[in-house]
Amino acid sequence: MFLVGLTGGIASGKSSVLQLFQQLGCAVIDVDVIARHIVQPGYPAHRRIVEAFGPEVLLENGDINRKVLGDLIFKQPNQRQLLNAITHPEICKEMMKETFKCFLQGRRYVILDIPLLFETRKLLRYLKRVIVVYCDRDTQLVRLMERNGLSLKDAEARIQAQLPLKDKVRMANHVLDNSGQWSDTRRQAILLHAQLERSLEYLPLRLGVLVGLASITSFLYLLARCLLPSP
Ligand SMILES: Nc1ncnc2c1ncn2[C@@H]1O[C@H](COP(=O)(O)OP(=O)(O)OP(=O)(O)O)[C@@H](O)[C@H]1O
Repeated sequence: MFLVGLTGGIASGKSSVLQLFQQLGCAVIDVDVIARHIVQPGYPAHRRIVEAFGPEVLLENGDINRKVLGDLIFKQPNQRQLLNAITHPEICKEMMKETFKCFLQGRRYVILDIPLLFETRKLLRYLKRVIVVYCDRDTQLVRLMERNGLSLKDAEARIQAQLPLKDKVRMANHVLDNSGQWSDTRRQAILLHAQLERSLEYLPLRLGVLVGLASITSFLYLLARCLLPSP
């Protein structure tokens, strides 16, 4: 199995493309879903967020108010570091669990949706390929304003806070251009899925695990023969 990172810019279409890969039968791990999961009431990250940021980041039902927390860390970068220090280790643990499950299912490749992959660079070394979901800046602005109900100024500020999408495109192995009609993006994704399925890059890990298991079994067999009395 090999890991493929999926990234892009804010509102460039990552979640939509991830859903599409899922519909095509591909194994996907959505970091956003994991990030929401680990901050639910009762989880260690939830308790630590309330300790660090105060009860004002809570909704009435005890859930984290993502909007309030999002605005807070957007305005104060040092608070963002604190939040990352709380959530990243928990997210990594969950991602490892999910990846291992995919390996046991015999998947050839898994797509991990990592919005800030190039900004944080932490997971880059584990990825064999990186897909960037691109869309031109004007389209990105319009989609962001419509989806989040933002003014032009606020939408521009959010785009500005990330690495330019053009730089991410340069670092990608594969680019899906989502500037146009959805049907066009879908066609590109189907071709890419077929290409990744055909790739033999899943073999080294699978063979490595099989050789490892065979070695352990042979060792246990020899050990048993030495220790058990012969008939
Ligand atoms: N090809 C397309 N044509 C029209 N609308 C689109 C297209 N692709 C995505 N959208 C819309 O653009 C918006 C942003 O898409 P999406 O939520 O998938 O982006 P994202 O990259 O996951 O965003 P974020 O990183 O902010 O979560 C959504 O409202 C989505 O429905």
